[in-house]
Amino acid sequence: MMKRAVVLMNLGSPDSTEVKDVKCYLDEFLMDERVIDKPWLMRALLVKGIIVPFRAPKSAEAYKSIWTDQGSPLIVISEQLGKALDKEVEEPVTIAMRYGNPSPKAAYDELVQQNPDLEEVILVPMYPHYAMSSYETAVEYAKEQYKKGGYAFKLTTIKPYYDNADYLEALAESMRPYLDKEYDQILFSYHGVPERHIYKGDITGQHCLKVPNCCDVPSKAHEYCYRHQCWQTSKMVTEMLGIPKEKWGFSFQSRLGRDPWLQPYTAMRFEQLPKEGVKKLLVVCPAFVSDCLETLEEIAVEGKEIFMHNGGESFEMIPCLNVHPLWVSTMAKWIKEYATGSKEMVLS
Ligand SMILES: C=CC1=C(C)c2cc3[nH]c(cc4nc(cc5[nH]c(cc1n2)c(C)c5CCC(=O)O)C(CCC(=O)O)=C4C)c(C)c3C=C
Ligand SMILES: [Fe+2]
Ligand SMILES: [Fe+2]
Repeated sequence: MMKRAVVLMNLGSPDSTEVKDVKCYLDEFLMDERVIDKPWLMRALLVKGIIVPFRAPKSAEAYKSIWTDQGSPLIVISEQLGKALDKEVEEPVTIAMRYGNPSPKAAYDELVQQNPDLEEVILVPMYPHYAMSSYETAVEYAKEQYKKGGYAFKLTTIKPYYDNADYLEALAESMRPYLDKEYDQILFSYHGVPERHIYKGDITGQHCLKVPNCCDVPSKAHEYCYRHQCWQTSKMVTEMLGIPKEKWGFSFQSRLGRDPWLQPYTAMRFEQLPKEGVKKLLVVCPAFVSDCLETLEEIAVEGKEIFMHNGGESFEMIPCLNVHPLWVSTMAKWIKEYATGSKEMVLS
């Protein structure tokens, strides 16, 4: 049998909540040309001269409010997921981050040290949807470090799984207990991206955000369209759960800067919903599979405050898949299927 290992690939967190570590993390994150896609000089002036100095102290405070004794929730949950999966599959499992630590190189070196005859690493991105600033940057960075390291093993990547039946069933199962309680609406809030990223990713050059109802009109562009993929996840999971159209909404969070991002903006919906009669709100954030700053602080704390302040009566955030047993067994199933010859989940 082939000697394989698994790397769970996430975006990463600062090393600590100290402003200097947050600055270093934000600098690495925002100097990534797949995140801020401006010419280098303009990006450097914007990031190093304006965004990082102003944002770092605020972000550090936000991180302090969610930090655990073991560290950042995103890293801690990724580690827990790695350990849980490790128990379910024969292959050793470890984690790697796009920004900060542990790097893909550290993950590869650890795996090769454990098994110098390693033949293949299966990279599992912790992002179900294809976005230049999440899935693509994480995968391309892992590939770059793989090539630089001259490793003897083969690197294989799991493709975006936003419409995969097993993933959707795990997401639906994680949501079910929350749907038993009374609620007026469930809002699907996805991490936003600039509209420019959607135009750039449109391989047809004439579909995304150009054709009316673009995300529902079949197109080759959808293979790389983040908005279409988020829309599909919401549509498919609400169908599975029997949630009628009028009981769910769709929005995008975490906008940074003044450029137009995908709309509607989540923060704006939190202000408007109570005025539209939605007083009891559930929120789910499927762009992330592990809870992080953007869910635990931006949605569960800041978002709740906005909603309640504007007349809301109850607000509950459904946790991300994290270490849900069905999510762990779903990932284990994908690994086992691949190891026994199925190519369905694999990209390259
Ligand atoms: C132009 C800015 C950004 C784009 C585009 C962007 C896309 C994007 N991000 C995620 C997932 C995460 N982002 C996280 C934090 C975060 N994101 C940005 C900016 C952009 N993200 C910043 C500046 C930060 C840092 C925190 C802050 O100051 O707000 C995180 C959380 C990490 C953590 O440590 O908990 C995640 C996860 C996706 C999925 C995405 C595009 C689809
Ligand atoms: Fe982000
Ligand atoms: Fe679209």
